[in-house]
Amino acid sequence: MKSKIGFIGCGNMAKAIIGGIVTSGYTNPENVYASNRSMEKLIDVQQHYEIHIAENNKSVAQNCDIVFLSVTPDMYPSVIDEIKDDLWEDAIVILIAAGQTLAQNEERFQRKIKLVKAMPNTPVEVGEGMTSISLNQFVTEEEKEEIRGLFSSFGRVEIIDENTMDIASAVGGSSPAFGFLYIEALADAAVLYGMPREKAYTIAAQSLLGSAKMVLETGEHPGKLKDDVCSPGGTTIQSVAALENSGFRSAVIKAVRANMEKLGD
Ligand SMILES: NC(=O)C1=CN([C@@H]2O[C@H](COP(=O)(O)OP(=O)(O)OC[C@H]3O[C@@H](n4cnc5c(N)ncnc54)[C@H](O)[C@@H]3O)[C@@H](O)[C@H]2O)C=CC1
Ligand SMILES: O=C(O)[C@@H]1CCC=N1
Repeated sequence: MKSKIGFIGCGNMAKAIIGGIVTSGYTNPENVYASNRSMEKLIDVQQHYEIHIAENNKSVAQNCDIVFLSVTPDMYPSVIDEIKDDLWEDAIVILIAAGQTLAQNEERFQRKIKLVKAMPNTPVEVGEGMTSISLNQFVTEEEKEEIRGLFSSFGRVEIIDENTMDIASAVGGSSPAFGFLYIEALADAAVLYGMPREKAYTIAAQSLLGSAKMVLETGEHPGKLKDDVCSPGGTTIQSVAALENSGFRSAVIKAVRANMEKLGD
C-alpha cells in the first residue's frame, strides 16, 4: 500500500485534491507533501490542511510514492527532467494536466514508469468530484484499485479509454466553470427581481445539485426529467422556449468545441 502523497505545483487543482483527501480522511495530512514555485500558496494550503511544505520539487519525489504533477502542461518537460532521477522505483506519477498523454510522458521519463492520467475537477474539494482516469501498463491491478480508492474518497471515478480523455477534460474538468456561470446568471436574474443575492445563490445552486442527482439516481433521460418540470401551459415551458430561442444548447456545444480546439493546439 502506497502511503505518501506528493504534489508538485500547489495551485487551485492541487489545493482542491489535498482538501478532498484530507477532509475525507483518506489520509492523514502528515502523509501529504507539496512544493510550489512560490511560497504564498503553500503557506495557505498548509494553514488549511496542515500538510508538509516540501523544500523543492526533488524533495517531493524523494519522499512520496504517489506524485501528482499539478503544474500547468507547459511545465511538464522541465519538471519531469528535474525529478525523474529522484523518484522511487515503484512510485506512481499522476498526470493531471489537460492534453498531456501517457505515451508522451513515458518517453520523458526514459524508463519503465507507472503513470496514471487523471482528469479531476475542483468539486473534489467538497467530496463531489468527478475524476476520469487511464493507466499505463506498468500499474498493477492492486495499484489500480488503490488509485481508484484515492479518487473515490472525494467523488466519482470513471476508468476511461485514453482516447476520450480530452473530451472528459471538457465535460468533467472544465464544466464546473460552466455550472458556476449558470448559477451566477440565475442569481443576477433573481437580484433583478428583488431577491437578496445570498438567497438566490442557495436556491439556484441547490436546484442544480438536485437536478444532477436526479439524472444520476433515477437513470431517467434528462429530456424526460425536463418534460416533468414543464406543466402544460405553465411558466417553465416559457423559459425553455426562451432558452432555445437564445441557442442555449448550441452555446453549450460550441463551448465544448472551443475546449477541444484548444486541446488540439
Ligand atoms: N483548475 C482546474 O479545475 C483543473 C486543472 N487541471 C490541471 O491542473 C494543472 C494545474 O492547474 P491549476 O491548479 O488550475 O493551475 P494553477 O496555476 O493554479 O497551479 C499551478 C501551480 O504550479 C506552480 N508552478 C509552476 N511552475 C512550477 C515549477 N516548475 N515547480 C513547482 N511549481 C510550479 C505555480 O506557481 C502554481 O501555483 C494544470 O495542468 C491543469 O490542466 C486539471 C483538472 C481541473
Ligand atoms: O482550464 C484548464 O486548462 C484546466 C483543465 C480542466 C479544467 N481546468
